[in-house]
Amino acid sequence: MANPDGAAETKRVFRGTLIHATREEAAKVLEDALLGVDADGKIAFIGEGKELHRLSKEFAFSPSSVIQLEKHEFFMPGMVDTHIHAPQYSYAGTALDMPLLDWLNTYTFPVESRFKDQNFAREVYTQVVKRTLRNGTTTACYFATIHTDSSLLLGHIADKLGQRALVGKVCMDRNNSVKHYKETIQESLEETRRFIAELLEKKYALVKPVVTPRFVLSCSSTLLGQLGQLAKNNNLHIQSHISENVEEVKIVKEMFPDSDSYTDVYHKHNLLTNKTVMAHGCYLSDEELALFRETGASLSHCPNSNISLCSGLLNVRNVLNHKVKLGLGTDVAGGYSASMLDAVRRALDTSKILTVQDPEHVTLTFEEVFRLATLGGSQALSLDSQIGNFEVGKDFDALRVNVTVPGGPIDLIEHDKPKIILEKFLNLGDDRNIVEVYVAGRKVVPSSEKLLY
Ligand SMILES: O=c1[nH]c(=O)c2nc[nH]c2[nH]1
Ligand SMILES: [Zn+2]
Repeated sequence: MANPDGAAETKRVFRGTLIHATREEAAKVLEDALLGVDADGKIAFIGEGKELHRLSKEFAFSPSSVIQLEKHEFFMPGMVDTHIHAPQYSYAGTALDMPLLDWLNTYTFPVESRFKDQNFAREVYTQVVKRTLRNGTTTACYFATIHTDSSLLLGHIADKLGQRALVGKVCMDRNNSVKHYKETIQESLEETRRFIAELLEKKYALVKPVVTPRFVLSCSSTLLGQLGQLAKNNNLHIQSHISENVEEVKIVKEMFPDSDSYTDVYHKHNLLTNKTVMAHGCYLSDEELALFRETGASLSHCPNSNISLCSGLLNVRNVLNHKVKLGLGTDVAGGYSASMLDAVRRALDTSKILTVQDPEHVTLTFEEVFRLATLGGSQALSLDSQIGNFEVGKDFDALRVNVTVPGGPIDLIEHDKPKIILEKFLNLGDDRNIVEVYVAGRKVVPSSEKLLY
């Protein structure tokens, strides 16, 4: 099936409803659409059902090979989790009874220190990648731990199971609560360089490293500066946390009295770039948001974690008004759910709470939050030239959703329109409704992949 213009051959063609976000429309519906995926996993064409004859000639496929979606099915872009801690999946759903700094010392650091053990890491990392894929996370931006080899293992597992991922070996040279869970500056830099070099050497198509200073309180100024330089010299992604909790913000101010703000601390260490994603940002001022906008850095909104650890409420409307890139994050395990559908619901809840507090606040719509979970996330990770919505030339990262799956959580009463079906899925659906998941054209759910080490 060679293509007339020499492009990759058409591998799969689907016909049915597509729902995706564009710059102009938060949830655009295309009914009776045709979507072709080429052998490289890219979207080769998007057309209308009535163009079947012409498209089948132009893209050299047989009309009888077209895969027809069922009546209550649709394709949506895969969801992008812009902030998740893979090792913390081991205690997800527990330990939510303390504010951030106590929570880190009491639960998080002791658990993360166990990931020196690669057998433990393999077990947990396999679970978290499988679970998130099954729940529709086609791209994840992961924090691992300070352990280089276990962090490399997370990259290997994501690659094997077919998830697109940014993986960060955590850097921290300050921590007084758990004895062995910190590095010297030299170890942190050497191991980060080794992690980046070894991960890149694997030449995984979809898995890349991300420079990961944990947050200002866990890193010396020297380490922050060197990591900023390292990211700059190698044009790498950067991730960290910012302005999540009042106590944290206060301590940062005391540590850096000469900096204008928390954001300024990262900026002065070269850590705010257009490939930076910062989690939380609940307490950022308008001036700080302006600095995000100027540098092209983005925010990951993690509403479950913000509520579960009583950290704060991010005003997403204000962030969007400042034209700062923003995606959603589960922030497992400060957030108790690994599902991006939960992040969608908690983002809507948070926005509604802000409206209760201030009736002038313009509540986010479900369509806007759908955009944040897909296109917004891809923009936040600077991957929007490759993923985020259905555009010719982008990778086919997609969820086949069936809202009437037998035994599923949704009842349809009448002939609901696609927008209503999307709204029901976002508010009521779960992994039973996500009948297939594709990443770069590869069907990863259901998967026959067996993990061999
Ligand atoms: O929600 C959070 N989870 C973490 O693991 C963390 N580390 C620093 N700051 C953090 N916030
Ligand atoms: Zn986090």
